[in-house]
Amino acid sequence: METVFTADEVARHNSANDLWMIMHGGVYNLTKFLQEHPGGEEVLLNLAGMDGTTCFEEMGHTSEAVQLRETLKIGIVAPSKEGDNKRGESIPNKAQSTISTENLTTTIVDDDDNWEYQETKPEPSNLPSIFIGSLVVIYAIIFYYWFF
Ligand code: HEM
Repeated sequence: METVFTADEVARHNSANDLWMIMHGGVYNLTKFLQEHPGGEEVLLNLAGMDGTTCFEEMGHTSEAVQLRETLKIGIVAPSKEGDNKRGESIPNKAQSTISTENLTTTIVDDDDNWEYQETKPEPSNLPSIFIGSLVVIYAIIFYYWFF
């Protein structure tokens, strides 16, 4: 039987010395993991005590990361009182989820911009210079045989 925490209780563990996070309805204690996170402490601190499901998924974590996450699970979050959450999945507070999405969008959009810029950059064609070079060589051969 898993321990059930309310979202309010999770929200109280929101510092670097005591950091809990909700993901996919599970409650995870990331206090010890914080400094080991390959994605840095900042992203986890930004979502301390909140629901990090969107960020976790959109960052495209590997299955190893998911397995590691499960070793840090301490329980599940109680369904929200609104009654629109029957499967026990946590629904992030709107303001909090906006914060996480904003952080995420900034990172992703920057990467995408770079990627698109490189992708749409036209490749300079070598054909004209190869053609002109060949003509020069042909004329040079003709001149050589003509005059010598
Ligand atoms: C228990 C929770 C978490 C675990 C165990 C975890 C684990 C990892 C691991 C192992 C990596 C290296 C890449 C990989 O193997 O996927 C990683 C990268 C990363 N994680 Fe997490 N992570 C967690 C939560 C989060 C959350 C909630 C966020 C967003 C707020 C996040 C953002 C990132 C970012 C930005 C990277 C770097 C991605 C890159 O460099 O391409 N992680 N994480």
